[in-house]
Amino acid sequence: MPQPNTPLPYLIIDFDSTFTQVEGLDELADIALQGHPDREKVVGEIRALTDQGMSGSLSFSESLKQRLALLPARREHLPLLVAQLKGKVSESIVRNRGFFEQFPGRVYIVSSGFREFIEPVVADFGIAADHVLANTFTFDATGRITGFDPENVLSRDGGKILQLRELDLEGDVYVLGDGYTDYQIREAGLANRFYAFTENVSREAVVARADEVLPSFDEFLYQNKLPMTLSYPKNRIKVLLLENPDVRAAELFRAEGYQVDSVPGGLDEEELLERIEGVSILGIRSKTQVTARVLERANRLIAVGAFCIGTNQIDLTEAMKRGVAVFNAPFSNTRSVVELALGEIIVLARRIPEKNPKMHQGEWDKSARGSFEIRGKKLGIVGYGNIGSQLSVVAEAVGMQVLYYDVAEKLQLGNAVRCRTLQELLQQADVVTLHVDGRKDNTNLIGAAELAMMKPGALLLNNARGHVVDVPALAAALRSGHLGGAAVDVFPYEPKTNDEGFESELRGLPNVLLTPHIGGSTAEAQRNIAEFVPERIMQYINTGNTQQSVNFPNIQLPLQQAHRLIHVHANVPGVLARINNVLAEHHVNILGQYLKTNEHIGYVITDIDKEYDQEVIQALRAVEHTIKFRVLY
Ligand SMILES: NC(=O)C1=CN([C@@H]2O[C@H](COP(=O)(O)OP(=O)(O)OC[C@H]3O[C@@H](n4cnc5c(N)ncnc54)[C@H](O)[C@@H]3O)[C@@H](O)[C@H]2O)C=CC1
Ligand SMILES: O=C(O)CCC(=O)C(=O)O
Repeated sequence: MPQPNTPLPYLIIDFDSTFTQVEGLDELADIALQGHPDREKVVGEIRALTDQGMSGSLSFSESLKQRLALLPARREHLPLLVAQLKGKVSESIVRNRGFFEQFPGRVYIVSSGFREFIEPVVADFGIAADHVLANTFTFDATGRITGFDPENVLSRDGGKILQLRELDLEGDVYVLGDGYTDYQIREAGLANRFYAFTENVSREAVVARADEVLPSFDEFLYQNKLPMTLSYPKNRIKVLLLENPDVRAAELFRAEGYQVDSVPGGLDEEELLERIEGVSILGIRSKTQVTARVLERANRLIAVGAFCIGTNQIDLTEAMKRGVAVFNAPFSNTRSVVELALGEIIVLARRIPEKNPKMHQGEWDKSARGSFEIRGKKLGIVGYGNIGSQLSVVAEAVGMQVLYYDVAEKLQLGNAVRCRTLQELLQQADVVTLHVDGRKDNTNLIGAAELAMMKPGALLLNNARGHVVDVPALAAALRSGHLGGAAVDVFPYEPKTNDEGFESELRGLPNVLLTPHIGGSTAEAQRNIAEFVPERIMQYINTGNTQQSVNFPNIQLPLQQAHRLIHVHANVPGVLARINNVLAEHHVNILGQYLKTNEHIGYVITDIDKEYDQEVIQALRAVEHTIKFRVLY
């Protein structure tokens, strides 16, 4: 690891809820009360006392005394507790184990907890017993914990202050902790700075008094320019989520340590321009337009997540040229659209859109006129991609004959018959369903001429994109009675939020089923998407893996013991050679390297074998044609 530029201050680190994610005594209570009839009640009382002691509302010694009195703990519980705590060390501390191993002499664990469980946990990080200052238990002859050693200064009120006085450290002293007793060290003038550590718990009274708030230990290392495992603290990564993706997405990003902001509904270009600065990850669905202007303003954008299939709302090329990777969920809502389409075919074939409102108005219109079974009818699928081909299988299962047309060569499933032209399909199908992608060329793919080619009484479904159908032409074909009905889920203009009204020429037409772009809006699909997209983005940020990115060259380099650099550059000759020259000039050995290019950019992941210093980083950033350069770890 590179050495810090300035002498390292002494770090006084609290143990419970700081070094570890939990309070040691709470965990001990859990273990000791296994099988106890009042377990939950007693554990709850102990937790409440811990909290009161930590926030300063109960004196520390009183809180400790009362907690130990409630605790039927024994010596033999301690090994179990230690094993449990070793698995609950704070994630950012674990991540930066190397820092502790490198500077054990500058770190003291000062805790009102107990040496018996602290010492073995921190020893794994190279922190010696004489740098652990903590209470000690007292036991009776049978091994039951009876209390604490009253001679230990840490058992008293203001114990940490007394302990720091005894330590009498020379030089700068920084305190990191989550409790009031940690802040008191700074208040007593025994530390230069107090950092409220909030990775596990955030107490208002403590945060209010802190010099700095640390959502992670990475943040401390970053602020103080100290060696760290990550190149950038995750808590500095800002996520902006629009259009209400499932809550799971925010949960996953937060669990990763990112800051998450959500805006219900979509934002128009001007609104997005105002919000995009400083955002590292933008999450959208189908409505938000990510334009070249937005991307130009997006000064920290690393990735865009489309929480849907379609990505036509994003300027993919501009994003690529600016080194912004775009990910979507290419099959998380496929089945939901297929089920909707199948339902729509049946519903239209039975003229339900007409009958249902009549019933609600008290009109009984029992008639078979214009209604038919779908068995044996011809379903024409335009766009035989993920949705189209899955619908093909399901439609055959209910007895339909499937025809399909796709501009690309596609595997023919079951008994589906390929049409060579769109015209061939339109002329034969009883039901035409559109599942093409939203590329610009597909604008008005179905216009007046195509509608005229369809069989009289045929049905049309559009669950793809609004611009694919010429809506006035469709409305005319329905009004004239040439088409027997239509189901439309997507529109050239869609309201930004549920508060905006919906306008369309299709409103009020006979046997027309209109739905508010809900093809993928099922609990299952939304949950799948909210897991799929964040996972891809976090993988990209953490490992550089771009598999399934829709605009970046797809690369996956296996993880190895190395430092990883990623470099996005304009695809011109010689950039890789220049990167490697810089590494060679700095005597950095390459352990693995993978470059892939597309027509605009080159993306290269390089694993190197040794510590990098700022000079190498600056030199790599300065390589001509660099678009983005990141050190991952
Ligand atoms: N209504 C909704 O809520 C949802 C709508 N969608 C939309 O459904 C559409 C299809 O999605 P997927 O099947 O996942 O996409 P996909 O990319 O797997 O399939 C699209 C297929 O359309 C073909 N295609 C493109 N233009 C064509 C043309 N002019 N003529 C014939 N074939 C053409 C492509 O070659 C491809 O095989 C997309 O537009 C997507 O945005 C997707 C999910 C939900
Ligand atoms: O659910 C959404 O917002 C959009 C669904 C969609 O159209 C898609 O996945 O492409």
